[in-house]
Amino acid sequence: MKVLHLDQNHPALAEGLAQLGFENHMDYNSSKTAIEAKIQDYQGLIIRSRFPLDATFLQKATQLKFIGRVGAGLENIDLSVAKKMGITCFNAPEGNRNAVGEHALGLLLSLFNKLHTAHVEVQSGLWQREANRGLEIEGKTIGLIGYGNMGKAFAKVLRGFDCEVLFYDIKENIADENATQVDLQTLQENVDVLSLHTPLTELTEKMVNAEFISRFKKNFWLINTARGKSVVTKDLVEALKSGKILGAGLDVLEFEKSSFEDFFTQKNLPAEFNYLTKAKNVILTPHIAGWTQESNYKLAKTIVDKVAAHFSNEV
Ligand SMILES: O=C(O)[C@H](O)COP(=O)(O)O
Repeated sequence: MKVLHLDQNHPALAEGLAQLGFENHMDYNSSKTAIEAKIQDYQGLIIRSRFPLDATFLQKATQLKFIGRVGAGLENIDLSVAKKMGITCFNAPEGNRNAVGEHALGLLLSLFNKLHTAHVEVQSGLWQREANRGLEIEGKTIGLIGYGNMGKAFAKVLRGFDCEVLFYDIKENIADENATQVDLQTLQENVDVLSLHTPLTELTEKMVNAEFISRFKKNFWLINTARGKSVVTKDLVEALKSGKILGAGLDVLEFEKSSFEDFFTQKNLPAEFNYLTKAKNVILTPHIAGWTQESNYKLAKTIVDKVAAHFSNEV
């Protein structure tokens, strides 16, 4: 079987597929249209998030048997069309969940301890101690929305901080030693910190909007390492201005445009973005929560293992 790789990944991915008997072909640069023109020749496709695999694209992939999405989010693949065409889709949240959990913790620690601003102040000769008095995680209530791979990984790294971790998930009865499942209202009425760990779906798109924010009893901190489109940025900015949201650590932005086609460029950004880049209680990172040296390998290995399990004896 011939596999086309659309994004560069850890070499263990191509090596692992080769060992399973697949023939690897790399094309990291051709346009979507150019890939569409040749996709009918391939039985396997490896993609991160370079462009969406929509119905038009998939309908041309007449021989495709599998898609390996080297990452967690599957919103760039039209899964219902893939299913109808008998294409199996593998993602690999097991490969970058730990990275995301640690990054979420990093954002929270930085926000609470003002690391991002204190560092810049000291670099510029300012030695401000009282202004940089921090907060501790101990004793706080952290609320996670979404308790899959990423939410669980964040709860795991929060062990040892003596904080309470609550989570809300549409799936019921999830038992886990690191956190307590609650309904959304209970979460909104109790947390000091809200961290998002949901995929982008109809339910989660624009989930954090003015109405949602108003239901929180306390002023709270927001961490988003999930999807930018789950937060309405102008409502977030209003809440930051009013103090309802005390600060935000954002690895993902609503303005990553399609996220998958033309990564955001400054000239296309709406005005709210300027507020986020200047506010001292906001930390922005460029969608790197899942990008560690280690996750690069683990993502590759996860995809190889899933492909191997699926095709054992078939290749
Ligand atoms: O879904 C994921 O795993 C992360 O958002 C990273 O996705 P990427 O392939 O765009 O880096």
